[in-house]
Amino acid sequence: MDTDGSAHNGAASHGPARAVVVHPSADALAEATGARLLLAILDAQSVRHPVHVALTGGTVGIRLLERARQTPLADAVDWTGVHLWWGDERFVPRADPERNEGQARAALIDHLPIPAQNVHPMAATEDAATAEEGAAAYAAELAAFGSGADGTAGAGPTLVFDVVLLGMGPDAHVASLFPGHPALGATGTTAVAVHDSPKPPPDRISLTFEALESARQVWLVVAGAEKSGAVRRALGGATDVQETPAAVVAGRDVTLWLLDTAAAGADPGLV
Ligand SMILES: O=C1O[C@H](COP(=O)(O)O)[C@@H](O)[C@H](O)[C@H]1O
Repeated sequence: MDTDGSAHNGAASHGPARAVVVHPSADALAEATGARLLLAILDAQSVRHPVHVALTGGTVGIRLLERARQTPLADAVDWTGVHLWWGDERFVPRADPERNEGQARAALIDHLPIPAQNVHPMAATEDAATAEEGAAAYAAELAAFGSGADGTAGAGPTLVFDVVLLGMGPDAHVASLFPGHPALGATGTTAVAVHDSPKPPPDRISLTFEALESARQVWLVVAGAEKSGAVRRALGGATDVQETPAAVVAGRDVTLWLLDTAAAGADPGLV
């Protein structure tokens, strides 16, 4: 694994389509994105099986799952054909309320008719001695569901997510890829251990940019005025991954920025 930060320095590579959608409030953002997620899964199920989605933690990331649960569209999805993954996780005991997994289970997953083997949490401290061991196990699990260059299932390291959901911090971090952190430069792997995270808890596991960008669609779901500066930088053409990680993450087909008005700030191009 290379951690020299070279993978995303230089020009930002956006997917073929980048769109920004601004919602009037954080609640409206969560409600619309919950419905959007279910529709995206339904659309994908009409052409592919199975469908792979990476979830995010964070305030709006969990709220949108609660909203998804409340829409009748949730009953239209064939959950036996959906696999749920995570973009990042806190490396803490499984029962720790900070775990993205536990929050997502309570908000949505525990209420779905989804087979247990379709849910792919990252390691908790009960499962792995170190975050490195947990990251390696997650990379192996992703590879088992991936396709090789010839498209043969299970033949290679790349799992193509249908949708990756990402929150963003006020510092422009996505997943657990923080500005200036060595994990930003991780290449040749799909999951990386993160230590000394500037946001507690310090030990985490994150998908790498390589894994995130294997997605057909990447959605950045962002609410709150405290994030408007990072949004402005990311959408204003920032290219330095070390300063603005969110600026460089992109889906293969679509990159969607889903904002509330507070996160969009006063940018006349957005509101
Ligand atoms: O640390 C994290 O933070 C971000 C954003 O969280 P928020 O509460 O500010 O919305 C989240 O996307 C990420 O999954 C999480 O681990």
